[in-house]
Amino acid sequence: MKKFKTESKKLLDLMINSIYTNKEIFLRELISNASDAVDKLYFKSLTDTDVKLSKDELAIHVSFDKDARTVTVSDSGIGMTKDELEKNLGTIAHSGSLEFKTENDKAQGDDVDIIGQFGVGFYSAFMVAKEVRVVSRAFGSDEAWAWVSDGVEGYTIEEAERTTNGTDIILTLKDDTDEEKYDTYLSEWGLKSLIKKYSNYVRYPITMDCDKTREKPKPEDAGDDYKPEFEHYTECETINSMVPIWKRSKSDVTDEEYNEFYKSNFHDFADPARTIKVHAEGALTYDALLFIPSRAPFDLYSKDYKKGLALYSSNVLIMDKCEELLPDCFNFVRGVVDSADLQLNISRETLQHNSQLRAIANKLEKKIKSELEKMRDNHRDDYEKFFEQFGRGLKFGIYQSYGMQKGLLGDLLLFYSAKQQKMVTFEEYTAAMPTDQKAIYYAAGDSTDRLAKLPVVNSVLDRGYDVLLCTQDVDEFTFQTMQTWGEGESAKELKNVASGDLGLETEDEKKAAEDATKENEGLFGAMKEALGDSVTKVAVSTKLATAEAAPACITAEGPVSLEMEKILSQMPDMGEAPKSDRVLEINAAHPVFATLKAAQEAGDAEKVKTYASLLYNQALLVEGMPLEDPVAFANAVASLMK
Ligand SMILES: Nc1ncnc2c1ncn2[C@@H]1O[C@H](COP(=O)(O)OP(=O)(O)OP(=O)(O)O)[C@@H](O)[C@H]1O
Repeated sequence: MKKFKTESKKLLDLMINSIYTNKEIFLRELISNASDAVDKLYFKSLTDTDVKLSKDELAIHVSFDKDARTVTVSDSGIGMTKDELEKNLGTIAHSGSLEFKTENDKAQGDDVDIIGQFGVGFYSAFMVAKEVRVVSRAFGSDEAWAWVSDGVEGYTIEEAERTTNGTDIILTLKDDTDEEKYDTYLSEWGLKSLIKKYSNYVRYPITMDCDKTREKPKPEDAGDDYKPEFEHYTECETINSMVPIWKRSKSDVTDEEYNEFYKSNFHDFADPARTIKVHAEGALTYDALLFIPSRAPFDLYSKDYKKGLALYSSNVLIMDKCEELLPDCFNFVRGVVDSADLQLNISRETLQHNSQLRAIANKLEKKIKSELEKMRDNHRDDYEKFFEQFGRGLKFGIYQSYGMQKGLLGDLLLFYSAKQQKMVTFEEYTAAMPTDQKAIYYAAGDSTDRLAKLPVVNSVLDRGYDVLLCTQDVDEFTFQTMQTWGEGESAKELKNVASGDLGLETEDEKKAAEDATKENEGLFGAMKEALGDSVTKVAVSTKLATAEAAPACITAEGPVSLEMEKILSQMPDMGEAPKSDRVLEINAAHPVFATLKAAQEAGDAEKVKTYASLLYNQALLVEGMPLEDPVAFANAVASLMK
């Protein structure tokens, strides 16, 4: 027996136990080797006229024997001589494929796509096998050799039988343990699903003898009571689909094919809303096929959701979900990226250079954005449907990036316009603004119906200015992060109509309100005292200034708005949620104000106290805010009715 060199032994141990995190990839590695071997023979046929070969002869066959506990991967490729078996499999980290690639680099062209490069993949077989037997016959040779090893001490090479050129890799699987069941590799289903998962787009057919059932022919003398009989038979089936759909030119693929690919690969039952195909050449050549789903997966907004695109290199799956390829804000996009140029690390589970991924990710981000813009501008109904499903994530993207994504995402947002009664973009809102309007106004709350009735909203609408009615919890946070919309001089501040100073009133109006507040200092002081810490002050409103408007409203001064306070207080891990600084604004033109004044003048402190509380609670109700003491409020109303 030839022994592995000591370094090799250590390396082998490392290989089997540390490099790969996932045992099942052994099949991917063996199939990739088989594909390389077939590729090399095909290449020979292109360059050597003596080699007569038809493409149909090039195939990879996978089989298993449950009783003998073996899995076999056979190929009709170039095979290995005795020397090559020794050199390629006896030396860990010697890659015959890399040598081949280097030697034939220029001549290879598009027809050959060698996968191997590190010279270690083969040994992953020892993660699942207690013995590996490689029977190989080199092309053009009339002898076959077998290399056999248990993956611990060393290997033997002996003469063997094989009628044609090619290689059989025969794995005798390890015995099952409590943690590890190798039995899954001894089933048609188990092997088929691994082939489909990792090697579906290997360019040569991967065949398996599959178990089938069929109805036996009906005997001619069968009577009326004949019951159909069935029999088992095996049929050699091609398991992989070979040509990756993303490598086919867009004009050759129908929408149905794209949709089917999407649904079967990304487990959705609905067609995607959009399909994006990218082919890039240059410093990094790659293909990408992306899908914008038509509905959000149920777990999109949960912690368990994992974003990412499938990453292929030379048609072999490297990673199911490569996170780096997608920004968080476009986490809903599904799809694949394939590039032969990626520098993989040895386990093929990650890449050596993230800059390559970043370059692709940047390009894809732009592509996704421009596709969404196209949809927004040309197919508004589709876009609104899309936005209903995924808009929340876009808004969250701005908030989460501390506003850095404002440029990327801001113009993709839609909000309900109170004036136009439909969803509008910031662009559309500002385009429809009267020339004297200085800010973009919004109101945040539970429903657009409710918001549309708010006194503060109506006071802004009455001035001829539109108000965006925002009903998602993330809206207000997004607005606060954005602060403004637009560039340079034309940038407009985003203002919550329920915040203190909207800057809408004229200097005269402001002054009149201030004077009225001062004049009624005594009354407002008493009201403030009655309300305690619930409000920071009571003052005359500039927003509510007609007898028809509401008698009072609550606004918030400072960074925390009423709606934010409500949302924050509902968050589970929030602890003591920050509070807004509430101001009770009184409509000085409303008859209730006259009543209050009269009570104050008459020295009826009890009435002032009750009315202050009634006005405050009433304003809370209108805002959709919870009452601090609903029972006391109900009692106060009831006592007025007595
Ligand atoms: N089925 C096969 N037919 C012919 N040669 C093979 C076959 N399997 C392996 N070899 C040879 O053995 C070498 C070592 O294989 P191994 O899988 O360890 O590395 P690799 O494929 O070159 O690189 P990687 O680690 O990137 O997969 C290959 O480079 C190839 O020359």
